[in-house]
Amino acid sequence: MQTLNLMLHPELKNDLPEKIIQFGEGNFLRCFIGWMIDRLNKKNIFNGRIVAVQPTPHGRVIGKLNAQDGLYTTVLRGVQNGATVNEKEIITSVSRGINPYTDWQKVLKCAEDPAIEYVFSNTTEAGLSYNNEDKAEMTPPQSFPGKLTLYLYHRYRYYNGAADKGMYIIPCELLEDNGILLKKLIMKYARQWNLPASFCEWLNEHNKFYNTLVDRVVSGYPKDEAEEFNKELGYADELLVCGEPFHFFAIEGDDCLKEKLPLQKVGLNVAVESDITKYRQRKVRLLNGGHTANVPAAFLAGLDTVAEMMQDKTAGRFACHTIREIILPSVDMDKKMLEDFAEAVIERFQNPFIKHYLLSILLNSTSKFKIRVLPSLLDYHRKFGEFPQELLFAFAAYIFVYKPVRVDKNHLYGLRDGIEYELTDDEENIIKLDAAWKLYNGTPEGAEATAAAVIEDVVLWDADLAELNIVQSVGAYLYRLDKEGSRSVMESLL
Ligand SMILES: NC(=O)c1ccc[n+]([C@@H]2O[C@H](COP(=O)([O-])OP(=O)(O)OC[C@H]3O[C@@H](n4cnc5c(N)ncnc54)[C@H](O)[C@@H]3O)[C@@H](O)[C@H]2O)c1
Ligand SMILES: O=P(O)(O)OC[C@@H](O)[C@@H](O)[C@H](O)[C@H](O)CO
Repeated sequence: MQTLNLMLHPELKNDLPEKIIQFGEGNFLRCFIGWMIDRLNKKNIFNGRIVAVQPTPHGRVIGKLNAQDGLYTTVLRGVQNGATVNEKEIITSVSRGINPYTDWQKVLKCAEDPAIEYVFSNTTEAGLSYNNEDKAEMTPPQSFPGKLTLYLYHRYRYYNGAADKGMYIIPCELLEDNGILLKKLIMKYARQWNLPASFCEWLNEHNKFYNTLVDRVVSGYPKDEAEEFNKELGYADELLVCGEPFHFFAIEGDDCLKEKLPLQKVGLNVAVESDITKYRQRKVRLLNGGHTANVPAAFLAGLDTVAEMMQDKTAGRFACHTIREIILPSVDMDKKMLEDFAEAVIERFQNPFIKHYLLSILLNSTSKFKIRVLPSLLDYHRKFGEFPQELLFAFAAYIFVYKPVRVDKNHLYGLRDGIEYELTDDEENIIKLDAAWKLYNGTPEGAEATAAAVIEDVVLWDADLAELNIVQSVGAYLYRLDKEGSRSVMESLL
């Protein structure tokens, strides 16, 4: 089978100028930003391409991307407004990839290109952070903000701080106020590295940092179906990426960006508004919270993907009930907007074509529970004067998946039906969960001690949860999870 590249498909060649530098080359960016820019180009609107930079030394995408001349296939499958969508497309919006660890000068050369005005990124939440060991002399610094600081500093020097050479910087990491955060990190590097004050002024006055919220379920390379895809497409594509048709991109911005990057003009579901808080809140609480509140219990019940969870008589009903009846009413926002979004989320979770593995959603569950579920538990109590049993159970199910048979640094190994599974989380969190489980001796009192050790840890939750008096209830669910199993407890709550 031949590999996808321009030799195989010479008609796909284009010479559009590079206009975007993108830090990240992962599945999500390829199926979201790459796909959107491709949409614009195909309508003759933006007419520019993306240079993708690998964010860490361990990348495996850039080599493949260049071997495929920047081409890759997106497969969008699902049910939208009652109709089945199955869209396969070759994306031609990426010109090339750069490994900055071997070709840092090529990255800096992009900073000299006046046509490259946009920065996009998605380096996971972990990537949008400060690294004390980064130095201005490194080629390149380890962190993404460190790399971007040197990139912008090079542009600033090359153009002598020209006002019209600032950049539009649009990070897509799923963190609140990601644009503001990225700017702060760059400013911190500039100070730490003693870069001139005039550079900071140029950054402030002539560069725009945008806060964003991205939404599309992207399941990545379809390893179980690769053979079938190759046959159907007539080529092998190691970068093929599967996702759902639904997409939503909220950018906290102004009309200037709408005009420069007219994503809405080609029918993309994009909102450029002065405040995107409501979009973020509804997504984090209902969709991401809908995952994090339900996935541990479904996983413990023996299920493996979100679609399986939704199809399951007990877990599916429990997930819908938790989203509609517990999470939704806890959020203070326009009810109709929330209801429409909740129904859309349920339909998206039911997508039979997407294999979204519960284990991949379980990655870093501690911080996800804190940000995505805990606010619903607290707000529900504030509004209705009681804690919802479903979320107390979800708290217990999160603790229960961390019941270790062994741990190894940031990995914890649990046992389900006699088979080991692996969870990844911050090493400090793993140490705490491991220590908490050492208190469990198979009794209700032991389960309560385990629950107390987790719930009353102020550092884990950035809050003192001891005063809520939920330890007894969560401990009781923990005990029942051990003795009865997840399915039985879910059924009793329905
Ligand atoms: N897949 C989805 O459905 C989806 C949807 C919306 C948002 N996201 C977010 O996108 C992120 C990436 O998801 P993906 O599916 O593209 O995964 P992926 O594994 O395909 O890509 C991960 C990317 O992040 C980079 N990265 C990983 N750790 C890093 C670190 N410590 N510092 C810098 N860069 C780092 C990798 O090099 C790679 O470019 C996730 O954090 C997720 O929250 C994913
Ligand atoms: O990607 P994560 O690991 O941050 O969270 C898991 C899912 O909740 C997430 O991937 C959603 O499917 C996605 O955020 C939808 O836009």
